[in-house]
Amino acid sequence: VIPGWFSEISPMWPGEAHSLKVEKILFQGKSDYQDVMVFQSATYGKVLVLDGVIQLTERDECAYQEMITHLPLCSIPNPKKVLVVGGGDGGVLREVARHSSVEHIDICEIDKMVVDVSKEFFPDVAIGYEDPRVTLHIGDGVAFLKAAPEGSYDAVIVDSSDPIGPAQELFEKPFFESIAKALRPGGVVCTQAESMWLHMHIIEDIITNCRQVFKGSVNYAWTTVPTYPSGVIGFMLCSTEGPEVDFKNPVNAIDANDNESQCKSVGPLKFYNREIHSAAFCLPSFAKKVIEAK
Ligand SMILES: NCCCN[C@H]1CC[C@H](N)CC1
Repeated sequence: VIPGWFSEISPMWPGEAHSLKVEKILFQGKSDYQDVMVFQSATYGKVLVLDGVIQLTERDECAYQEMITHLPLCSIPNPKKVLVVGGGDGGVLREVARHSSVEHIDICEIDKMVVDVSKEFFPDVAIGYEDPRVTLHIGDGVAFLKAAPEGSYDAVIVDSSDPIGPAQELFEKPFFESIAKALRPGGVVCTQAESMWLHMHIIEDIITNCRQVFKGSVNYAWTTVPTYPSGVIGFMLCSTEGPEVDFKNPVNAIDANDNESQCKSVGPLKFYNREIHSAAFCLPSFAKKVIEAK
C-alpha cells in the first residue's frame, strides 16, 4: 500500500471524515464479524480500525479507556465483581485492574481476532489480559448477560463499537434490561454513548430506554478523544434501585498506592482525575435540554 492518508468515512457522520497520515499498514484481516486493520500512523502511534472506523490509537486511547472505566468504578465504594462487554483490545481491563477492591473481572468479546490483534500490536493496551482476576469469554454479550445470574455484578462496562455492525444490539432496551438484572442493587453500568455533536437522536433514545430500565440514577458524561468523530465521545452512567449513587462526586479515589500496588507495569493514569470526573457531567445547553429533560 502506498503510504497516504486514512480517512474515517461513515454514514454515521455524513459529510465529515477525520484523517490520519499512514506510514505503514501492519495488519489487514476479515473476522467472522468485521474487517480488522492496524496501521502505523505518522503522529498517533498505531491505530486499530474495525469496518473502517477508528477504535483506538496509542496516543489518545488513555482518555477513553480511563474515563469509561473510572467514571463508574470511582462512583461506588468497593467494586468487587466487574463485567466488561466488548473491549476486546484489553484497555478497559487494564484500567479496571487499577482498583485493588476488584476481585473478579469477566470480559465478553464477540470477536477473537480483535483480542489476538490487540495482543500482537498493542501490548500496552492488551496488558489488561495479564491480570489474574480476568476471565475472557469469546461470545455475544447479549447472550452472556441473558445467562448471567441476577445481581452478579457491582459494575458493567459496555465498551462497544458503534450501533452499525456487531454492536447494534448493545444499544437496545432488552440489552439494558438484562444488564439491570445482572447488577446488584445500587450497581452501576457505563456504556459508550456516542457524540453530542453527531448523535443527539441516538442519545435521546438511549436516555429514554435507560430511564425506564434503571431506577437509580441516569446520567450522561463525556470526554475528548481527538481521533473519534467530532473529537468527543459520551457515556451513559446508570445505577439500579438500591443504595444511592452520586456519579458526579466520586467516592472511591484511585489513590497512589492502589496504582503502585496493582499496576507497576501499566504506569500512572494519563487522563482521569477526580476533577475531570466531576466535570465530565457538565453539558452544553443544547445537550442539557435533551438529556436532563424531566
Ligand atoms: N476500546 C475501543 C473503543 C471503542 N469505542 C468506540 C469506537 C468507535 C467510535 N466511533 C466510538 C467509540
